[in-house]
Amino acid sequence: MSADEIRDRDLFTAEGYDLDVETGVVALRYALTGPGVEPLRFTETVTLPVPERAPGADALVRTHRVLELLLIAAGVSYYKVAAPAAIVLPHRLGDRAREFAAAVYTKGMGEFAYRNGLPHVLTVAITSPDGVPEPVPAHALDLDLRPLSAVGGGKDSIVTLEALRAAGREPVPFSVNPNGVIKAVNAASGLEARAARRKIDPLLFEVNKAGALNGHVPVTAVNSLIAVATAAFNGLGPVVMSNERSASDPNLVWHGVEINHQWSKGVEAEGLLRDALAEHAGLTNAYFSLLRRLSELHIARLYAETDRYDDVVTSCNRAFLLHGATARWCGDCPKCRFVFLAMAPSMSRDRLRRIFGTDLLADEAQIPGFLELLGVDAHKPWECVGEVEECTVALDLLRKSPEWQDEPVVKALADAVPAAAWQTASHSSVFTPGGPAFVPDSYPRVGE
Ligand SMILES: CC(=O)N[C@H]1[C@@H](OP(=O)(O)OP(=O)(O)OC[C@H]2O[C@@H](n3ccc(=O)[nH]c3=O)[C@H](O)[C@@H]2O)O[C@H](CO)[C@@H](O)[C@@H]1O[C@H](C)C(=O)N[C@@H](C)C(=O)N[C@@H](CCC(=O)O)C(=O)O
Ligand SMILES: Nc1ncnc2c1ncn2[C@@H]1O[C@H](COP(=O)(O)OP(=O)(O)OP(=O)(O)O)[C@@H](O)[C@H]1O
Repeated sequence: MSADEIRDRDLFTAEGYDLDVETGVVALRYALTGPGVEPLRFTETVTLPVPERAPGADALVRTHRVLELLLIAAGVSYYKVAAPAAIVLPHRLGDRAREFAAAVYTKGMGEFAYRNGLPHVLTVAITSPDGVPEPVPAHALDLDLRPLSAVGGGKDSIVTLEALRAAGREPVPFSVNPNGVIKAVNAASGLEARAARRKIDPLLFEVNKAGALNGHVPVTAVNSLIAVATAAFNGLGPVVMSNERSASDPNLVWHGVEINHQWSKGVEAEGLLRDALAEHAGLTNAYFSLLRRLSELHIARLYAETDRYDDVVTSCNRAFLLHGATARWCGDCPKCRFVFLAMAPSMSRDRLRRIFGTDLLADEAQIPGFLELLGVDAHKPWECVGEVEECTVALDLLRKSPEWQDEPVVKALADAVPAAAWQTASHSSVFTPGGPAFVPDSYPRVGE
């Protein structure tokens, strides 16, 4: 099939899902169709960890409702193959769930739309059956149940895990498709972890090779709903994420819409998902980010308080590729540069070199990449990196630090930063928690 033939489909349908309660296997079914062309059908398989005792009827009803939301979110991977202007969903939805669905396919797919030049994605029409779903009785989650702490292998989820442990919350580390990095982080924590498996339909990789549309998807929305489904199915407490303040900042504005690589990590997505869970599954307080009010620089400082994870912590996205992943930090991408810069003011240079296996601020080839982070060149990279202000504050600390100030790369970067930026950095509140958050009162206020 040629690239044009693949794209010749004008409707995306989320057809439905099946849950096998015995095995925890969920099959999520989708189709891309169009007049006169063969449908393209996809099935994604998610395997939830199974509880020791079969879930009660109430837990099962809520699990199903969460899976209805997961069916919506996980559809983005297949929708993007042809990115048609219309989407059909199979379940009745209330206002909040509809709002969540619309946001996932428009704002969540904003980077995909921008980079592929497809503005219609920003206003894609989504329909669902008329009427509202049968109400599910509201269930304020028992916040004393053990929380599921989402672990991605990077510094942020480590800070959350340790903050929950210190608060006596006995977190259960949870990951979707844990790779070697995540398994090593879990082992270093000494906590018994749970995992879900997610298998993308192999047909997606085939159509990718044939030239299907491709691009970024709001993967945190997918992982989050798998985590909430796991918690509901297993009778666990809230899902605790580690999404930071700067995740809510857009990269740019296009057609009047904020385009944010990290949209599904942002506070808007968190609020929409919480509302959808409350309305559609009757679950309140089932999902929040513990680090929401903190900057990345602040989180890096909290990370530095323990060296327990130094041999395993890895934030580089290349270590999480489905095919051809690096073992740890690649040492040459925006995420590696950003985390190196963010950690540098909070720990010794030797320790930083041990964590990364290299010294990025001793390598002149890294200067253009650091300048991008510092806002001297181009817009914020399409990666999970912090704000320009955070990078400038980090550099300001380094140019005044005896350990770093004579380093030629640090000097070159400091010379390139405009004077006005230092002014902003001197008044910066990056180490002061701020902004909205949904952390329940009984949970710790990390860094505050
Ligand atoms: C690891 C990574 O960054 N992958 C992005 C990359 O994918 P690539 O083609 O280079 O390789 P694979 O990850 O192995 O994926 C192969 C193809 O599979 C499809 N796919 C994968 C995962 C998925 O959930 N849905 C999919 O459709 C896709 O067609 C892949 O080509 O580039 C892709 C295209 O731009 C990105 O979609 C891949 O991003 C992954 C979904 C991913 O897990 N990325 C996270 C590391 C990530 O970006 N996290 C964000 C969180 C932002 C958010 O809003 O959730 C962050 O760290 O900022
Ligand atoms: N495979 C996964 N399974 C479950 N949750 C995940 C997974 N990958 C990432 N997450 C969670 O999604 C959120 C965003 O991930 P992200 O990669 O930004 O965080 P991180 O790995 O903790 O830290 P860092 O920013 O240093 O990479 C975090 O709350 C993280 O715990």
